[in-house]
Amino acid sequence: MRFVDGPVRVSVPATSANLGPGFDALGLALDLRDRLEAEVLPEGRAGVEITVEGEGESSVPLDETHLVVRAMHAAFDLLGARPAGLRLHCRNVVPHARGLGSSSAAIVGGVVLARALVVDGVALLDDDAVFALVARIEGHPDNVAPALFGGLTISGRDDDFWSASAPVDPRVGVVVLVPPTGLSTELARGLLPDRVPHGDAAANGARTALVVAALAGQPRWLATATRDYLHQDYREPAMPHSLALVRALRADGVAAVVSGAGPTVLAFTLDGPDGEDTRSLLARCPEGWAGRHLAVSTDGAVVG
Ligand SMILES: Nc1ncnc2c1ncn2[C@@H]1O[C@H](COP(=O)(O)OP(=O)(O)OP(=O)(O)O)[C@@H](O)[C@H]1O
Ligand SMILES: N[C@@H](CCO)C(=O)O
Repeated sequence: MRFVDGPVRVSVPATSANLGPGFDALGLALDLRDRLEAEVLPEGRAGVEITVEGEGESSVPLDETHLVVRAMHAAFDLLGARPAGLRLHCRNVVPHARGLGSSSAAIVGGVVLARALVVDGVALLDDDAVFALVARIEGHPDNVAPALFGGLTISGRDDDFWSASAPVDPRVGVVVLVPPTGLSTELARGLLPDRVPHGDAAANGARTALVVAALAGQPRWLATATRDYLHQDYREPAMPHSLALVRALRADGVAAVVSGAGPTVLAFTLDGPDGEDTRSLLARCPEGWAGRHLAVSTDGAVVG
């Protein structure tokens, strides 16, 4: 195995998981990208040299425990060898611990970077192998799948993780309303019950299928489709303001959900960044929160 000379660059999209009822299954890539650059250090220079600008610059570790580096090392181990020395530069815009897939972007970015640093890396580690690795590192597949493949993905796990892509009507975009403080996915998952009523599971099953049909070209169903019975209400104690906002928007007929494990609120919109619906959703952004329109990203992780 040989490493390429010089730096390689990868960009990876933010993602929103669940989309209401599709807990741990549905994921959508959004047009907001972390940009990573890495190179193998020349012989004689060992260890990792990490610089971070933007999100996480004052909080993420700058050693081998950095999530991107951990993912790179996992990929190098599969590919055959770790380089002695690595330089990594991260320009991060995906907010951390807000439900917009920052950890998946870091993991997918790291694995795809490592593969790009190896001569013939794609032949040694194809996209299916990358997906298996990133899903294993993240522990659930719903964010890593769209971060890797782009667009809308439906993912799950039997013995192995699997993921299928589904079409998205080009009119569909989202408004995200991002609170100033985060919530770790681990904490939000700890609030979920071991068992749920059969009726709730059945209601969610129908709506998960309806989300896929609505996003594919029947957006009039989005508000009905995005109602969730399996996770959002259970998580209310950790994000009461987000749940209150989701309920208020839904009462007005808006297809609003908690994005991922929260606390960001996501609402679907069809009229683009400057449309009236988008403007009225942005006007509902609470003080101190950050609101923005994002297009769906048809691309996942991109090298170059
Ligand atoms: N680019 C990054 N570089 C290094 N560490 C990161 C990066 N992005 C995320 N992390 C780590 O992952 C944590 C956030 O992961 P977490 O799973 O809690 O939330 P999320 O991925 O932003 O949201 P969600 O999974 O709900 O979409 C951060 O606090 C940080 O420790
Ligand atoms: N499906 C996951 C997404 C966040 O990583 C959850 O809701 O916990």
